[in-house]
Amino acid sequence: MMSLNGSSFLKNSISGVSRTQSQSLILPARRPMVVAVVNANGRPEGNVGVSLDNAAKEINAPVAVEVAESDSKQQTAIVGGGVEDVYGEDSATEDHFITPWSVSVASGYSLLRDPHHNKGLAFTEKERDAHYLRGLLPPVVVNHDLQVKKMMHNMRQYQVPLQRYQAMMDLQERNERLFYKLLIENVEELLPIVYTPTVGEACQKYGSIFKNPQGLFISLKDKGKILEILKNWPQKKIQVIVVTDGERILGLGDLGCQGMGIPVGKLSLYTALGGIRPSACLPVTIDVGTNNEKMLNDEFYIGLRQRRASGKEYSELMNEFMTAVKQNYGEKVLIQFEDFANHNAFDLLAKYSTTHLVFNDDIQGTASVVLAGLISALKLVGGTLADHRFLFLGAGEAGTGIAELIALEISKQTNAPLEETRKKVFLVDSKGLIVKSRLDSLQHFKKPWAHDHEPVNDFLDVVKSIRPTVLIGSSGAGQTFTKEIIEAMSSFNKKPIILALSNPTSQSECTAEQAYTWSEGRAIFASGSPFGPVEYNGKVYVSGQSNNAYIFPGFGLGLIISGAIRVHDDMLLAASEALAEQVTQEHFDNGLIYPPFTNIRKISAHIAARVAAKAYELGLASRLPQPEDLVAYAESCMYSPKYRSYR
Ligand SMILES: O=C([O-])CC(=O)C(=O)O
Ligand SMILES: [Mg+2]
Repeated sequence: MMSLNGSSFLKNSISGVSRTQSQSLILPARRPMVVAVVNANGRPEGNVGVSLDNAAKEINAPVAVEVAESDSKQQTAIVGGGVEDVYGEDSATEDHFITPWSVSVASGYSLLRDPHHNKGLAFTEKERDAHYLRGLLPPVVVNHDLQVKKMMHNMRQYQVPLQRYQAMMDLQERNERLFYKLLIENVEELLPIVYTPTVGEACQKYGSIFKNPQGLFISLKDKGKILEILKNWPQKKIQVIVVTDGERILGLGDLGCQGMGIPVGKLSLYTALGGIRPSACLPVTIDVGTNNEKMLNDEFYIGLRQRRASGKEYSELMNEFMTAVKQNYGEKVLIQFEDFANHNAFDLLAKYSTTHLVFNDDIQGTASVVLAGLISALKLVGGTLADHRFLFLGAGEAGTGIAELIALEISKQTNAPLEETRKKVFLVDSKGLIVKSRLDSLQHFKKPWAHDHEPVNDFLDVVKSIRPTVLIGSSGAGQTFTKEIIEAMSSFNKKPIILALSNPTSQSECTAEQAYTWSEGRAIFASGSPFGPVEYNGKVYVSGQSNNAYIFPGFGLGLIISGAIRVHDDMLLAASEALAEQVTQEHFDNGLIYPPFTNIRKISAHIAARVAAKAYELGLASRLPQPEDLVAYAESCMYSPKYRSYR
């Protein structure tokens, strides 16, 4: 297929006759006309060097849309002028099979059933006339704001969070712009519904509540066909993919194919919190089986009913996926790994970080959000990061990821080598404190944390021996910060910093109430899943949510607006600093180390700007020249859920 590439595009098409393998021209060409080749969704294909409207203005011509054929069997090839022939249409010959993509203007009943364009009762009188909607809607015309008000009113009628989740998913499938307006304007209230913790329960019950697929399912059965599967997705211009294999869904363990709720939830935050267009987001679940007996025996389970593939079979499928993604969407699509088990997460990140734009949210996103919380907590407890001692319960993706970023930041601040700064950080796993004598039996990602110390098994003994100023829970196991642990922390710290990161709420190391009560109101507390305000001794304590949702939407936006081709650790540090800067004195006065989510789009724009600036500084940005005001630019790039007017 031809792409809309500036002047060559105009030359080829101004006479109304295109040189592509077109099916037909939709509008009769009386005067010169701009013809665009569009995909199945009516969006221009390829690298749009000149917008359709601008091209039309240039030659004072109307715009027509031409439907191109595509060949799903062809491999990407370079055709004349260096234009990528992504779908192999140009190189197709008569003996190739062609997928006849078609495009049509939605109207009438199908318009009401199209979530991207449906406005429900907000269709104007004029639109109802022009688009064959008369009689299909009751007479009243309401505005977007009233629709939001009504939806929130309805939502609040449901007492059970999972019912609210289902109502939100139904809305997303009915009216996308209303869904996002609702979410953006009520983010504090709705985040715990479309995201953690409710999304965890939704995944556990996904088989029963599943209605419409909201992402791509790629299973072992699809080996050799992944490129074709990507082409089945209706949207062609993808900028962010969140992919899971469902093996470690939050702290809930292996939920197999039902982990799909996580990429769907994360991507709805990419749009609501980070402003990435919904059509540019692709949720993917790789199904290699599950070792969860409950799922395997559940008659409503939606995935492959077999035990997990591993080794060569696993890595070959992942490799086919990673290759197909780059082939289909190019170099600059961001692939976010989410909720993979430790044994795959580190390897996948290491393997693909040199060839793809990849980001592991559980390792890197969590690290960045925690570092931001610590930077701002210093304003409350004093000292520099180097003055503190950090102890982790849990030495998996989150634990070691955060530990490494802390050590990196201290190293940057003090010029001390990383090997030295790591010594301020101790980790505990299921076998006790990670120490030198355990080195040989440790998984590779734990080895840097094996310090000179006698072995200690009991966690309380570790706490008493290390005497940390900062205690971080990242093991996925709930209720592990007991009264004795918090009391010990409070006995040698005036203001102990306690982060209970495991999700969802049931897996939290302790509740906000326990942290404040057991520390007699002295803890600086934040948690991965949200807790409401707590009253202790007549004072109200509001805790923060130390969740990667603060980071990944803005981080991804920063990568996209700069056209970054690789993720670099310095971008994570930049994101942490940007987030920490958003905490005001008023927040500190309330004991908060994170800003509220209410202003998250503004926060995301700041994070995006800093990440983009770092990408430019490191020479990893491909969008040139660099915009002068990156914050303003990030804001201007954000998706707005406002309704558009239809002619
Ligand atoms: O999803 C969340 O709330 C945070 C996260 O990445 C996880 O717990 O795996
Ligand atoms: Mg996660």
